[in-house]
Amino acid sequence: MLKSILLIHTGGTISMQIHSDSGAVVPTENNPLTFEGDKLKQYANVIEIEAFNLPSPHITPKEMFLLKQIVDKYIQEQNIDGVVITHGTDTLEETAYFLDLTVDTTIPIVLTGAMRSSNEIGSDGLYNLVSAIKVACSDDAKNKGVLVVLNDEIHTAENVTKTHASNVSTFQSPQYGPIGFISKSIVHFHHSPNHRTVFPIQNITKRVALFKVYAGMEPDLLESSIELGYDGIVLEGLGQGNVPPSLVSIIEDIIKKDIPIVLVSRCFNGIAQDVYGYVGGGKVLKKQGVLFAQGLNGQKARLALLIALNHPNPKNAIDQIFSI
Ligand SMILES: NC(=O)C[C@H](N)C(=O)O
Repeated sequence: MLKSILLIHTGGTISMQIHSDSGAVVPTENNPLTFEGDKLKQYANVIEIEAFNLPSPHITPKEMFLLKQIVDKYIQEQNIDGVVITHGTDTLEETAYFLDLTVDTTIPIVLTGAMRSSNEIGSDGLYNLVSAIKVACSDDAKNKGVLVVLNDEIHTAENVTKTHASNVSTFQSPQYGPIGFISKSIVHFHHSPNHRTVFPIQNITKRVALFKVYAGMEPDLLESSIELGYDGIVLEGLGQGNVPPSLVSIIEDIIKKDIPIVLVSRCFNGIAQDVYGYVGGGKVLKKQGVLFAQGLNGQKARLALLIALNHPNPKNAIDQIFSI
């Protein structure tokens, strides 16, 4: 029997077309994906809705939270077996991780997108959408958290990131790799993600700033983020998790104000850790109370801190998420 899949469109290149005169890739009045129903019905009973039609640089945590609410509502009220979300690729990993941290379900939730719009030669949108539906229908995709499917690969929301500005194989999971693949006839998982924790939140009111640390960085940007009222800060630090000496005293001041600072590495691979004992080194930062994220990239650590701060018990949530 065919499974019931909730298909939610949110916009992005997968829902766009290239304009014949200007050559610009733009959203269209009617989402081209909504005309593909006939091609999808051989794979699943698809319940299709358009949550919004936004290029993904326009997506904010508010839209992510709205999506969470839509998914929660359908899971509670309808007998669905899986969810597929089409999304622009620029912030796809962020929405995927937001849902991974906030939606409490064992049914598959799969995000997909495209690098080429719907009327371009070699368009990958419909192909990726069919792959995502196949994965959402797979029993093996249950209880694996939110997944990202593009270019025949299955990635976890936690590890996947966009690595190339234009190539169709842009989505990769640095140091971990995909957890499965899709071929003509099968959906195959060769790894399983570790246990995940879900954090129920009721709204998003806090603000978290993200800074990439660089050689010679001065403390003024961090100072102003506190004056501007940010509730938390994520630093993409150097190497294994270090910052220039110029930032040490502002970091101390911020932590004294009870504003959490999370440190990740700005390196593409590896994990920020408390290794170095020199001024600005991770060992010293950890003693000062800086939190370390377990291999998350900056944009995901920012979402994790945002969700923790919006949790009814932020201290507890922070302890659980940033526990190394
Ligand atoms: N390939 C894409 O979807 C990129 C587009 N700028 C978006 O994220 O909406």
